[in-house]
Amino acid sequence: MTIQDQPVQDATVLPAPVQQAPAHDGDVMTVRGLSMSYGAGASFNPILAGLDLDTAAGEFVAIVGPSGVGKTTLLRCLSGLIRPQSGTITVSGDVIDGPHPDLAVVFQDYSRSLMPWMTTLENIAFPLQGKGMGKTERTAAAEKNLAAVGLAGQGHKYPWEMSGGMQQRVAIARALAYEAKVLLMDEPFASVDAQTRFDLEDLVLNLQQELGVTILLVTHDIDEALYLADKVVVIANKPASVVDVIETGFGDQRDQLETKADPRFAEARARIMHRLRKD
Ligand SMILES: Nc1ncnc2c1ncn2[C@@H]1O[C@H](COP(=O)(O)OP(=O)(O)OP(=O)(O)O)[C@@H](O)[C@H]1O
Repeated sequence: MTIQDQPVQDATVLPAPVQQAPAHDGDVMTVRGLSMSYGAGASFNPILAGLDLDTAAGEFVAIVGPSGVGKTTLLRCLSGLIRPQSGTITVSGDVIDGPHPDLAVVFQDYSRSLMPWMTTLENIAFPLQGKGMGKTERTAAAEKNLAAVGLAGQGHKYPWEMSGGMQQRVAIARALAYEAKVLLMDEPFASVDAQTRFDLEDLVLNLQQELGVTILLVTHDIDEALYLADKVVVIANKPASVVDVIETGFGDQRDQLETKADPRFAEARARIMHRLRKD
């Protein structure tokens, strides 16, 4: 389910967790004791309870968990689109209680997040109006980021004239152009074919390493999480919380074949699968 699909509902308050870890220096985003549920009374549905998460500046964090565990719900809370019942989310030291200029979101469904009546360049430039940038500056930023995702000179095309992979590149360029400190990505590669998915993964990995942007990616794909992230956070149970955190340690030079053939990759995958089976 994508973020924009979901209507916000009222919910009952869950108790705050007893213990909360202190935030660390250098964290750009911290989550403490996050609890979120949908519905009330007979339809009360607790999703997240007492969830803590730390994301350091420049870190690539992947959040994995079984289908329906609450990954998208977590991302909606982090992006300020819904307010949790309890707990605190901070970005750059600010408590999140709505959309924040340091956050940009890339959704799975590019066909719904790009505006079909605008050209690619206009789609990327549009949100920059909110930053008070003039037209020339907006267009220059859009062109620069279109080139960064490998689509230089394609700005005149409409989204519907492009393949799914190209459209998702445009959505990524739009998020980058916004120069948010933290990019929140909800299953961004789930709607494209396998080869395009690998290409987009490598593109995002390279951009992240070049630009030093902090990324929080939600995915149900364990291999994708291990390949891309510095840190994989496993969430499980109902209501869900963090059950494991794995520092991947594969370094900057990753390769779709070699990294995935590394024995440490198989070991980490087995650990996550075991965690998910157990919980
Ligand atoms: N707006 C909503 N109102 C009521 N229930 C909701 C809403 N959004 C999600 N849910 C429920 O919350 C639970 C968690 O959904 P969520 O989409 O966050 O899980 P997910 O881990 O992202 O799932 P998937 O991997 O299948 O996309 C599900 O049971 C879902 O039906």
